[in-house]
Amino acid sequence: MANDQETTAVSRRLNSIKHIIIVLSGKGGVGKSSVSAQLALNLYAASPTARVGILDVDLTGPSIPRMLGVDGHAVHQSSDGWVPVYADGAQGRLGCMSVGFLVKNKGDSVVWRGPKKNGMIRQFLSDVRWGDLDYLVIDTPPGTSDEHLSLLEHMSPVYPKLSAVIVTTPQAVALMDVMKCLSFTRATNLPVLGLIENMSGYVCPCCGEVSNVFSTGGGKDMAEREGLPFLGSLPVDTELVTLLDAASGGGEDSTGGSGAFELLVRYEKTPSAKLFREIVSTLTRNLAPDQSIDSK
Ligand SMILES: Nc1ncnc2c1ncn2[C@@H]1O[C@H](COP(=O)(O)OP(=O)(O)OP(=O)(O)O)[C@@H](O)[C@H]1O
Ligand code: SF4
Repeated sequence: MANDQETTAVSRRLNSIKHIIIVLSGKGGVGKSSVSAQLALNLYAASPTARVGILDVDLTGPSIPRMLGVDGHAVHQSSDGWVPVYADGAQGRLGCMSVGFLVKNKGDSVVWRGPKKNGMIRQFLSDVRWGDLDYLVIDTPPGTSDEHLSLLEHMSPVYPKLSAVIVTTPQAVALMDVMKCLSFTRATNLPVLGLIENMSGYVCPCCGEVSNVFSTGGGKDMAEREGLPFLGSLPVDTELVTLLDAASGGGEDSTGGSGAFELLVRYEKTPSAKLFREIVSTLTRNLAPDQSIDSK
């Protein structure tokens, strides 16, 4: 249980954030981190004044710094806590914090037991100097584990600001795991903004046509059945993968890493970007003023 001092420290930090969106998935590898990164980029791009943060609490597999092109940057400790790493060219409007910045070598894995993970999450919530933010996007590990519980427990003072987005692929096995996410959100009274079906169909790299080579539409059907808003489908998009890899300086067409502005210009040209803009516009409509969407 969090003590009073910890609770006060978390509220002090998070009170200056308007909306906190937690990205969940029942299964690993469905694209939760790429959806989190795209969500942060789109919220940042949606208005010239929007201030956005992204917190990566996927402690054993942090991939957000790589996707935002800030991999390898160092986190500075100021007298008032950790300063987030700001994406180059984003004029301090797109900040990121991840355990990926704290491990010595890129590729080192973090092998921690529950209490240490819990302590790290609490520190992320109480010690990062986000300042005023419109949105904080939180990328979580797959499934619903100790990390999720400690996240919610520590954020209890700011619970009304929280909501979740669930990412799935259309396959039956992934959809079954969405039900576990829903049990979790219902048991913890976490409002669900909606479901995103990722890797639904395939964008042909030659002509841009979307073909439904795999099953598709399962996410939409499930959302309807469960009374959840369906936020949209994203196809398998090879341009997106190339872009997110290149952002870290690791892709074939890499220019040694790109800033947020360059990343955004290139992202805007991908087939995913247009679809994601629609997702963000539905999602932001659902956010205010009452976040209680999933009332089951
Ligand atoms: N729509 C998409 N089109 C093409 N590739 C995608 C798409 N979404 C995700 N990917 C790719 O699939 C891989 C897994 O994606 P990602 O890391 O976002 O998944 P995850 O659910 O966060 O995984 P983990 O379980 O490791 O947390 C990445 O290489 C990513 O670039
Ligand atoms: S989608 Fe169009 S370009 Fe792509 S393989 Fe089919 S016909 Fe060819």
